This record gives sequence, C-alpha cells and structure tokens, in this order.
Amino acid sequence: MKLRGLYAITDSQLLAGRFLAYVEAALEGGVTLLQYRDKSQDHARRLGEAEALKALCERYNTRLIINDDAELAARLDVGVHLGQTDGPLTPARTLLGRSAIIGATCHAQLDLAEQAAREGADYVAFGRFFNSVTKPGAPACNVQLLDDARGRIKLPIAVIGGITLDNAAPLVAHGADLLAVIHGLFGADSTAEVTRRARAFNALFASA
Ligand SMILES: Cc1ncc(COP(=O)(O)OP(=O)(O)O)c(N)n1
Ligand SMILES: Cc1ncsc1CCOP(=O)(O)O
Ligand SMILES: [Mg+2]
Repeated sequence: MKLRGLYAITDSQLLAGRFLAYVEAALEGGVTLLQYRDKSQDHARRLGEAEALKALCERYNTRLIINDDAELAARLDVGVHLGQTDGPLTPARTLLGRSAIIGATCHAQLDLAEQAAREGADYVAFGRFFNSVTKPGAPACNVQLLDDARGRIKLPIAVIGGITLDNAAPLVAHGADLLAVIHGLFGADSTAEVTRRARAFNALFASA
C-alpha cells in the first residue's frame, strides 16, 4: 500500500459531540491513514472509540493508527504512531508484527528519521511546519528540511503542524507524502465542509 495523501488525526476536544460523524465525513472525502489521538487516561473510553474507528476504517478501506499506545494498537491489530518519548520502535514492531504500520515523530531532525528507518518505521513525521492551535509548543521546521530529506530518507514522509488547505501545497511540492492534519480538517462547521476539505487535500497530490 502506498502511503500518500491525507493523514487525518482525531482530537477528542475538537470532535466532542460529533466524533464519528466528522470522522466518517473525512473518510467519505478520502483518508489514507486515520490516527486516533486522545491524550486522556480514560482507558475504557479510548478502547470504545478506537474500536468504533476501526469498524469505520474497515468500511472505507482506510488504515487506523493509534497515537502513543502500542498496547492498544496490539489489542485492535492496527498500527501505532510513536513520538520520541512514547517508547522504542523495535519492541513495538515485535508486538505488532510485520504488517502493522508504525510511524515515528522526528521533529526537525533528519538523524532521528534515519534512526527510525533503521529501527523499522514505515513512515517518518516532521513538524510542526506552521503555527498549531493543537500543539503550539511543538518544535518548528520548514520546507528546507524536506529538501534536505530528499535522497537521505527513503521512507514516506508525513508532515504535521498547522497545515491547512491554504498552506499545504508547498509541502507536497517539496516532497511530503502524507499531510497530517487536525484543525485544518476537523475545525469545520459541518460534515459537508469536512468532506470537501478532505477531497481538496487529496487533490493536492493528484496535481503534484
Ligand atoms: C503523524 C504524526 N506526526 C507527529 C505526531 C506527534 O507525535 P508526538 O511527538 O508523540 O506528540 P503527540 O501527538 O503524542 O502529542 C503525531 N501524533 N502524528
Ligand atoms: C501532534 C502534533 N505534533 C506536532 S504539531 C501537532 C498538532 C497537529 O495539529 P494541527 O493540525 O491542528 O496543527
Ligand atoms: Mg506521542
């Protein structure tokens, strides 16, 4: 499977009261990867929501990724995204098996991406590229990093942080494979607008 296109990420506060409706609207518009990102410790709710997302993803032929939590990913037999403080990649691969998608946060550092590749990641993620309402304190980087990554990083590259339809095109032009988006996708007033945005993000790849 080619990892290229929109990488939709959920946010439990932003999606409160409209969680599954907005996720389904995004899937309707086309989502390559869907990440369940919930920073709470409410394990029962997290399990229930992740199971509901897995069922939705199966209907839309989309791969589900769990943020931070390799154990939950293993329980659901889906992929995981691990940041630099979320635990090592090698045991996660052992736990999840060869076919699971495992992604790694590399901030603005190519050496972290090369290390993640050596440790068996399926994609690497750089960011934040723009101001992010969701994670304002994330380390900043710019498109020069994507230029530098060309030739050095063979894995698909996800970009994240403040990405909207207005600023995403240069990231794709500079080699991004996956646009990882929270607010720029789900910060919409209606399900119809979420679907429109998802389609528009994907269209950026068709013309690249
Ligand atoms: C696709 C993608 N890229 C980066 C991140 C950030 O991961 P991390 O640094 O572990 O921060 P949190 O998301 O856990 O707050 C991500 N989740 N997804
Ligand atoms: C999790 C994360 N890591 C770096 S920026 C970010 C937040 C992305 O959310 P948004 O698309 O709303 O800026
Ligand atoms: Mg994390």
